[in-house]
Amino acid sequence: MESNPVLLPGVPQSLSAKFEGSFAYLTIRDRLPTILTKVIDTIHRNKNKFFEEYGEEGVEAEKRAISFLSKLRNELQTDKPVLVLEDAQEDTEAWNRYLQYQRGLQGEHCPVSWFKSPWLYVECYMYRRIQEALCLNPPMSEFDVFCEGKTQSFLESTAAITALCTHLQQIRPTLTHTPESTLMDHLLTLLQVSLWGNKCDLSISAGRDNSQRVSPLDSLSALRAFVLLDDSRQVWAALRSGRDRGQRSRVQVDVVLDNAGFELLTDLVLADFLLASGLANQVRFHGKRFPWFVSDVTGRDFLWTVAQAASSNHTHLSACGGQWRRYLEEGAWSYHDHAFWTLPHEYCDMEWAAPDLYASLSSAHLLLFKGDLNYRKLVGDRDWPHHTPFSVALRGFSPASLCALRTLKANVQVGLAVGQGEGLSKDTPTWMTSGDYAVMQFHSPQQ
Ligand SMILES: O=P(O)(O)OC[C@H]1O[C@](O)(CO)[C@@H](O)[C@@H]1O
Ligand SMILES: [Mn+2]
Repeated sequence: MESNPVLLPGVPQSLSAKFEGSFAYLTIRDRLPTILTKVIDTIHRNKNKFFEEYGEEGVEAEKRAISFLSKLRNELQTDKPVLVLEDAQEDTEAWNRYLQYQRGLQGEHCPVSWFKSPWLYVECYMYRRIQEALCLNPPMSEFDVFCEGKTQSFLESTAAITALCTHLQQIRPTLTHTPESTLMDHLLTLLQVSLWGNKCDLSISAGRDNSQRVSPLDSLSALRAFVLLDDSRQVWAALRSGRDRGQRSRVQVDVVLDNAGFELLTDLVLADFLLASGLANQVRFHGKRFPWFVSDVTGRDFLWTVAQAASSNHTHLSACGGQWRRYLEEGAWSYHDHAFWTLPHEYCDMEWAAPDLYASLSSAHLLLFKGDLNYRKLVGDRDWPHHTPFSVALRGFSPASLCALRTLKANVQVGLAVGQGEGLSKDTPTWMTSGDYAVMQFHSPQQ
């Protein structure tokens, strides 16, 4: 007999591969094994590098990691129970406690297995197990299995990146004396660029090339119709009220980053604009502590991207890169990577699971959450009716005013008008998973 997970009243169940044919099911059946196969292949292709750096010990580590990951892929494909982590990292205990919690939810008759558990949990768990494979084989623990793809995604987007930096350099000198309405237009433009930058993740394409080749600025008007919710003027209002008070206090914007490559560039340009225009005087970026969801930004990606821009031959790109370096040196920009971002929690858990992070986010004037996974965590990756208010789906997560900038790549979406989601499902059945639609969804603690 299968027991049902415990549900809080009014909270819908988690998306899961147990719903055969669902996007979660297809992701776990098809996309995740493909990602694991690519990871195995990448490690194998780097065999010589491990040998050169660590001799026989490196080769042995490579073999053990490959065997670990092949076993992991088999566990996934045969729907085996999820195993406890056996490495000794700072988050190992938290992951194992979370597994206990899932066991409690599933009940003793239903194992916590790949196809029967919440999709959000098992998908995060796969990336943590990849990390375990490396941590258990020390010469490899710093190896980023997704580095090549992230680097390639940046390099293949060069034309789009230079177009964007040229735009910023052109408007930069005007920003201190430009009329309010023009400043707002610039902000709305760069928010849209950052939004659509999220189309370029490498998880949805299971690692296949997904870079931006044309100038993002030229496509914005054609993309307008695909923005289902546009709260960007509320972002403007929040920043303006901050700036008015900022004459006496600090206006801090936190960007919870998603993907490296083109998307990160769009975020850096937006953050640069916020400082150059005086709309903010501090930006804090939040990234991941270890490689995550194929293309997510780690500290190394962040610094590499800034350095890459600074050393470019292109005048405007190198000017931007130089400016970003100065922001980092002066502390106007900073990078943070709390362990919570690579745990499987819904963000409504943050206040008790990572009270220090919650308190730190509360000091921000505005939080920007980039991407699909952040959205899934914000609303708990649950089967909400589409007209559920965003504030309800956040379930108490409200450290500061926040805006989610997300292209839709998972079948969860809240905050739509009654009937809107159903209408879209009728006309365009893949609207929630194709990455063609997007939202800029705002919430303030006062709401
Ligand atoms: O980089 P993002 O925008 O968080 O997207 C991650 C992707 O990975 C997925 O988890 C699918 O594997 C989807 O949620 C999403 O398509
Ligand atoms: Mn991502």
